[in-house]
Amino acid sequence: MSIKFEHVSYIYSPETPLEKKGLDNVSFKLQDGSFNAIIGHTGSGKSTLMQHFNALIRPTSGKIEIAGTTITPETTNKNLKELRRHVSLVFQFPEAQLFENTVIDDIAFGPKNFGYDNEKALASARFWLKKVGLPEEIGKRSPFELSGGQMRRVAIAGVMAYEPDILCLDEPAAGLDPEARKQMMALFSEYQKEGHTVILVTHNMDDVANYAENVLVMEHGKMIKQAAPRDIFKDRNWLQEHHLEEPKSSMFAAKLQNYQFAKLPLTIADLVKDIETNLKG
Ligand SMILES: Nc1ncnc2c1ncn2[C@@H]1O[C@H](COP(=O)(O)OP(=O)(O)OP(=O)(O)O)[C@@H](O)[C@H]1O
Repeated sequence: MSIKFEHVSYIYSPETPLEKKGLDNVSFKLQDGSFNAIIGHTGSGKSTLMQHFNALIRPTSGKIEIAGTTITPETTNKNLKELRRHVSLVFQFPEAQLFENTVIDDIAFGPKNFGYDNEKALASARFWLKKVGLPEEIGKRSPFELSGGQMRRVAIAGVMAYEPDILCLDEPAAGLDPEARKQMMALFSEYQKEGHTVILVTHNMDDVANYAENVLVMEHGKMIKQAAPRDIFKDRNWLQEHHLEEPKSSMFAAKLQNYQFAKLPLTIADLVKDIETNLKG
C-alpha cells in the first residue's frame, strides 16, 4: 500500500487578490516502510505538501492515495479519523500543543482518542516516555515544568504512542542541541526500521544524507526531483543551481570513502550491490 500523489495542485485563497499556488502538479510514489525527506528552499511548498498527507488541507485538483484512503478536492472532514490514526503529522514546535496536567496523561491522550482503553493507553504512554529518553518520574510532573527539549520529547512521544503507520515530521529537531537532534533522529530511524513509513521535512542536509533513502526536492510548489540522497548530493552544480546545501557530515563522506576502498567488484551487478551496501550501512 504505497503513497501515491497524482497531479496534485493546491491554491491558497483562490480567486482573491491573495491567490497563491502552494503546490503545482505534484506526482510521486513513496514505498511502504521507507524513510523519506522533503527538502527545498523556504516557501518552496514543503509544509503545504506535508499537510496533504493526512488531509489537513485537500488538493485543489489531483488525487492522493494513502493508507487505504483516497483524497480528492471533494473529500470532506467527515470520516477522516481513521486516516489520521494511520497518518500522523507533527508540526514544528509541537510542544506548544501540550495541554494535560501531567506528562503521562498528555502522552496517553492520543492513544485514548484513537480507541485504546485507559490501561493500554497508559502502558503505551509509559513505554514511549522511556523510548524518547525521559525518566519514569517525569510522567507525574506537569509538562509545563519541563525544559523546551523535554517538552518536545513528550509531544513526540504523544504521537508515537498510538504508532501511526505513517509518521510525518516537519523540522522535528529544530532548535535542539546536536546531541538531542541525534537522539531524535535515531528514534525516527528505529521507528522506520520497525516497518513504519517516515516522512521528514528538513533544512538539515546531514539528516537527509544520514537517514533518508528517498528525497523529494521542492521548488516554487513543484517537485523538481525525486532520488536517493547519493544521487541528489553527488551533483554539486545541480545543487548550486537550485541553491541547495551539501551535507557537511563526515558520516556521509566516510560512507562514500568506504565505498571507494571497498574490494574490487567483479561485475557491474556486484559493483551496484557493493555501492548500495556501503551507502546503506
Ligand atoms: N495560509 C497561507 N496563505 C497563503 N499563502 C500561503 C499560506 N501558507 C503558505 N503560503 C505560501 O505558499 C508557499 C509555500 O509555503 P510553504 O509553507 O509550504 O513553504 P515551505 O517550503 O514549507 O517553507 P519553510 O521552509 O519556510 O517552512 C509560500 O509562497 C507561502 O508564502
